[in-house]
Amino acid sequence: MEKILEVKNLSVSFDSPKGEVQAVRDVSFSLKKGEVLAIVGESGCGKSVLCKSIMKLLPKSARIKGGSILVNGADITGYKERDMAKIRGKVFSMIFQDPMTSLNPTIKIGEQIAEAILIHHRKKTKDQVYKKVIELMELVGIERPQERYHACPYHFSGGMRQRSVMAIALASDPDILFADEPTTALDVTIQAQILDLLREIQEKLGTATVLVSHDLGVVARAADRVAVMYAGKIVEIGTAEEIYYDPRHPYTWGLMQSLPYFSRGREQLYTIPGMPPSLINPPKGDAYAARNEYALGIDYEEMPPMFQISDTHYAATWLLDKRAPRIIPPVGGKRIEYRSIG
Ligand SMILES: Nc1ncnc2c1ncn2[C@@H]1O[C@H](COP(=O)(O)OP(=O)(O)OP(=O)(O)O)[C@@H](O)[C@H]1O
Repeated sequence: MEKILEVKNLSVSFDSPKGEVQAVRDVSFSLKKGEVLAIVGESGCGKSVLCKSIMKLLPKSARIKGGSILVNGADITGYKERDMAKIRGKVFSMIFQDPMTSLNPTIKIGEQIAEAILIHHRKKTKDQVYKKVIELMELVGIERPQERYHACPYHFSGGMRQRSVMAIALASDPDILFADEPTTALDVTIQAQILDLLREIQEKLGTATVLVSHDLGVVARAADRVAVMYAGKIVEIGTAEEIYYDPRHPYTWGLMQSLPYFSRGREQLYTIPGMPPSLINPPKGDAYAARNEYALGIDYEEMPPMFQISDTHYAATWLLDKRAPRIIPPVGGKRIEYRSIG
């Protein structure tokens, strides 16, 4: 499948009074046309900064320190705001956690969607715009669109607002949709509906989607592939099946164990002990070592490379080195036998 986005060795830092915050560290991944890639990890691991650096929506204190961003094969890494403004709407669109940040509560929803259409399709006639508004409202599952056109978001439920935001995000016919925690503010049933909708849209329109979440469980129903981020780095990436049935990084195991499903029958939900490290002077070696019950001596000394497990599955953990001891992972469908040092 054709690559629509390719991020190579991207590093992004912030200047702060306490020092350089290394928010994104040497991240590489690609996104294919029409696929849903989930980026998962605890709060502060760099998911939002990664997405914002691709769309060039970072504050002034941020700098791209290295690496490149290619969109449809064109290198946009050095693009200034003027160049970005030309492509941003056409290529990228986004949905955020709180729909009310993107909606005006007191303007008719139909008018807000129409406005978004007109920004990108200036030559459309009034009738064409109205027709597209209704199509978009139908696409995102807003029933009785002709009637709802005249309703204001403050009358809407949370799920309905998020559907409206999606209609606005899709108004520009973007190639890539970024959805940053789009369901966090919603209750569980509505969460599921919105994720199913994301999947449906991707299937109908072929829009490639980057779905950001702190919850590995939430993205399971929508993602084709999953990238797990920790302390500014992608530590594991693979197809959804590989990540859920054959996870290899101890951090992914920790995230899996934290899911309610794995704590069934126990009194308390599992939580990964400790906290992610500061991204000002992150630890040398594997940043997860201090929280990792399977850490090896080398984890404190040297950063693990990305080990390849299959054509699509990679993980950065010394446990995949051929000299690592044999352990049995706490989660995953497959029993993995690591060879011992011998
Ligand atoms: N404007 C900023 N100035 C300095 N540091 C920042 C700024 N924005 C983000 N950071 C830092 O960059 C790191 C990554 O933050 P980011 O928001 O990308 O994390 P995240 O994984 O998206 O978390 P969350 O789920 O809480 O949004 C954090 O350590 C954060 O404190």
